[in-house]
Amino acid sequence: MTEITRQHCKDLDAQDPLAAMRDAFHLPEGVIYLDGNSLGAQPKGARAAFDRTIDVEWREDLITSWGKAEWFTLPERLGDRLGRLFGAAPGQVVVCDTTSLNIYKALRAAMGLRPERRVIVSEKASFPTDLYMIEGATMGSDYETRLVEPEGDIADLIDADVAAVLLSNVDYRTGRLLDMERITRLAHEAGALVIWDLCHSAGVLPMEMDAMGADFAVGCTYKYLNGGPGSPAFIYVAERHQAEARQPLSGWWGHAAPFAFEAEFRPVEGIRRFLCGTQPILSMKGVEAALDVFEGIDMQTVRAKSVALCDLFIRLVARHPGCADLRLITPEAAEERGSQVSFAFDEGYAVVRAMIERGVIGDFRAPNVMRFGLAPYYLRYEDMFDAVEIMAECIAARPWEDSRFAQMAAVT
Ligand SMILES: Cc1ncc(COP(=O)(O)O)c(C=O)c1O
Ligand SMILES: Nc1ccccc1C(=O)C[C@H](N)C(=O)O
Repeated sequence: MTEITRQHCKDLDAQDPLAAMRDAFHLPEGVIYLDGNSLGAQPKGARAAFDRTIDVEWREDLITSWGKAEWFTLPERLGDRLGRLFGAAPGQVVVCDTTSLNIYKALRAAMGLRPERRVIVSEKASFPTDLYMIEGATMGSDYETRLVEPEGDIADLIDADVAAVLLSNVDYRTGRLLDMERITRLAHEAGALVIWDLCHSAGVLPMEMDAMGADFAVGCTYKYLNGGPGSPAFIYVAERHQAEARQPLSGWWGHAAPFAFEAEFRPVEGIRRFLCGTQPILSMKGVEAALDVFEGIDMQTVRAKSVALCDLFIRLVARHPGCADLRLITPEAAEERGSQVSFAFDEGYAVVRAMIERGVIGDFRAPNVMRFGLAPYYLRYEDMFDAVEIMAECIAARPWEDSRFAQMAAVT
């Protein structure tokens, strides 16, 4: 195997068309941040956006800002900008609530569009909140949930009884990427609707939701979109479903005339019917600042760098004798993975903790997964080289024998 040198990595950085994007982020000195799939780095524009909202819009303009600063329309204005990143034409996305809540809304809307069907299909390995929300959305009813096993084919579970299929296109543990077009087509052939959870792909993977004929999608904005801790999520509802689709969290922000204060709920036309109540404007401003960074950025260029970073990381680990005990669980083929690289290693938790102490921040997912989310906007090829060197040094130090790492933290 040919040697990959640090200089080779630096040469790649020198030719990187996205190199300037790194300047749009605060990156702490001495840190290599490989956890962009849990909480993205802070865009430099975030502080100015928050300051403006606090110092002017809130402090000076008070309630008038709902109109003057257009707070009221922020969910759909941000939604339209976000939609561009995954191939959704304007009028189909709102930024609001949490992914979990939006899953609930989408599920119930899909169930309502297929009232004669009683089956929800998902994956056993789904991020648990997706499964928990299916439980909640079907609570007290006669719905059946069919879960595909990790090695199974979702196609085998989809038939004429299925109302909705809820899937993450990128698996949060392994990074495996599903064939969204194929699954959407199969579901549609069976008359079912699909809800895509884009938490691990929005902002990093080029997608064509409209062209694919997608029905619903949800996702968060705090990972690869860099909106900040707990920044609001989003929901996409294809325009063709909007008139018929009803969601059960029928709060006044989804009403046709919220300031008429009518006693009965009448959903507004369009995507705003997927709103519930007043949105967290300060948090939304973090999303706005984050979307500014993506202005003029081509998602294909983002994907090309994401693939190259992941390839390099995988190759560096594979050739390093100090990493020989790690088992790659992310697909090696670029077209089968998102923007992360994961390894199974029984002592992975202690290694991840030791790496964090050395400034290389990844995370750990039970039972034994060391996970590295590679955000192409602020990571360099050089960082891949240094991270793998530090990882090998950490493994060599046998941190699992260190009592400091014996207890698992509340958030891993
Ligand atoms: C695939 C997936 N879905 C949903 C969530 C949870 O979303 P929220 O906490 O915003 O409800 C996450 C991560 O937090 C996730 O990775
Ligand atoms: N929202 C969080 C809050 C605290 C810690 C992690 C998260 C994550 O988002 C985890 C992520 N969903 C994951 O794929 O593991």
